[in-house]
Amino acid sequence: MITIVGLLAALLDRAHRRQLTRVVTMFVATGVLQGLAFACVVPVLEAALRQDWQTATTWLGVLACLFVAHHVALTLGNLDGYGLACDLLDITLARLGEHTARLPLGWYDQDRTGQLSRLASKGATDIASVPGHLLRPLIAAVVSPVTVVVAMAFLEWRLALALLAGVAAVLAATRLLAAIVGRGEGAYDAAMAEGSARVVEFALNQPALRVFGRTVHGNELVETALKNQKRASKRLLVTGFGGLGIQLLSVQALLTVVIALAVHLALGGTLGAATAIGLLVLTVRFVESLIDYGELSSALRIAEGSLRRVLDVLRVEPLPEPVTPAEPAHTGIELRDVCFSYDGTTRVLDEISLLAPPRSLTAVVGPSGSGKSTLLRLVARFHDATSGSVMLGGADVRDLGTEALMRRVSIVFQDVYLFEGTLRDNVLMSRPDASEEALHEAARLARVDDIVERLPHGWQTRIGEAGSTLSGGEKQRVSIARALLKDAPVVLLDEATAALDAENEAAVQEALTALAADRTVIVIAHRLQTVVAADQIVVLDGGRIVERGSHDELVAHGGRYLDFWRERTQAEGWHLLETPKTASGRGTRRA
Ligand SMILES: Nc1ncnc2c1ncn2[C@@H]1O[C@H](COP(=O)(O)OP(=O)(O)OP(=O)(O)O)[C@@H](O)[C@H]1O
Repeated sequence: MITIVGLLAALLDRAHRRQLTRVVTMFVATGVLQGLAFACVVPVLEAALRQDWQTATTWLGVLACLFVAHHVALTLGNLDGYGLACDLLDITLARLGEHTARLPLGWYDQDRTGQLSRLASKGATDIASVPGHLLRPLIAAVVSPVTVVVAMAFLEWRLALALLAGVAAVLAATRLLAAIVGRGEGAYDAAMAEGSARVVEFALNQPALRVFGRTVHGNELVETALKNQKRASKRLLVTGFGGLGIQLLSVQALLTVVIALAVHLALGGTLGAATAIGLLVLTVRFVESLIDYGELSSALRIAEGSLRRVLDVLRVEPLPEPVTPAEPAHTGIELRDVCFSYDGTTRVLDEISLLAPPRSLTAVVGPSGSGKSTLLRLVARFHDATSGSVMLGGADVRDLGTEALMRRVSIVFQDVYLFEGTLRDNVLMSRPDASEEALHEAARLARVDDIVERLPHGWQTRIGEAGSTLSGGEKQRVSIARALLKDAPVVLLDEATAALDAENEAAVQEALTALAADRTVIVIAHRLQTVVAADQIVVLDGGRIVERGSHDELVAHGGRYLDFWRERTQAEGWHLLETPKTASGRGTRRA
């Protein structure tokens, strides 16, 4: 419990930390007052049985004062606790939002995005439940019995000692069980995450799976994941109930021992009947607190897990931003001796030096895994280079600052993200204040106007989740329209590898040509039209530049590029009549 208060404090600002301290103080006071009130039962009973009404009334007065004080502390603690819970929900979301907005884009892989969405929904609620619902009963469950034991030590030290020994045994059992159940919870979480991932994957890949006759019954991955999920959930139920049962049993055993001891002392004459009854009331209260603690500890573990995960995200270092951002002198890109590693050991890019002059087209080709996407990501500062420098207009991208860099760079990647909304909103996303003329011009150049005509409600058509009502080529055209509308001088482009129908292919090519005009373009090229139109081609292999030059030079050289060229020529059914120099790509298809 001390751990969770410490973790909460790490999430809060100074004012809310003070509020947390107040809440904890009030709840501790509540627990002490409650324990003292229970302890008062003993002298009240003793006096009543002696028929000493004056002493009994005095103790009843003390009891009444304790109840009032307890009620006041409880009300103040609850009010502050609920207030803190509401703020905590906002604070968690705001801190996650502010921090993740400053994290390198490379941090956002699929797992992290999923984790973030879970933290922002269920995780934030779990955390808010700590001051809202958990702290009060948990603190009471610890502080009240401690007070009872201390009070009992003054009244009957042997019973106090028995309770103390018993509580140590029960707490040890609770810790052990928490560790076992915690492992089960971890396995259950992992199985649930795996199960959801496999089902989503299964749903998204339906077309391919059906073509190969894979229904849900023939899909081992989904079946195994669901079976594992069921098994983990059963195991958790069994260990959870088993654990709770053992805990209740140990608490009942403690109660029995204390009752037996109290009866033994009473029969032996060392303990008066009234004191014995009073002490048994205290023991029952004590035991109830232990049971409460056991029942709440699972919710506490869940909240603690969420809190730790939020703090882990907040500990990820954002990319450093310059105090005074530099101004790029032009729109050329240069990489100087750039090395990069994702894991700190394996070099994915190795001593890359590359110059892409302003308004030039640089095509990057190379086998899968050679580092093409990583190179583009470094230019867009998804990550910082491990060594060497990436420059835009003569200024290191680290000195430009992320915002200034993003203003100057448009990115068109293969996995186009279209959000739930109208087609118009999706294109305007890159420049929400764009004029109607600018929007229509971008749409015309990217051939999005054809899509607008085809769709039932034109611009206002809602394109489904992840753009599911658009084809692959259409999605890329929307992405190109966004880039055109943004009108940034640098374009980073990952051409779609997926085969497009002839009409879409021509439309995408036209759109790309419009986008490349007058801009500095670095493109991961998959199409022959693009490579022949490039001012320079860079061939990557194993993170190194193994060849560079124009199309003619590289074909004449007869190395890796020639292999790439032959392979693509066969795939696209091309033969080369001329080697033109513009981005329009004038290789000719064989009739
Ligand atoms: N986020 C990441 N974390 C760790 N390793 C990564 C990450 N992204 C890529 N890699 C690794 O870096 C290497 C280069 O990957 P990259 O995606 O840049 O290659 P690529 O040439 O673009 O490949 P492809 O053509 O298949 O997209 C690969 O070995 C890949 O496994």
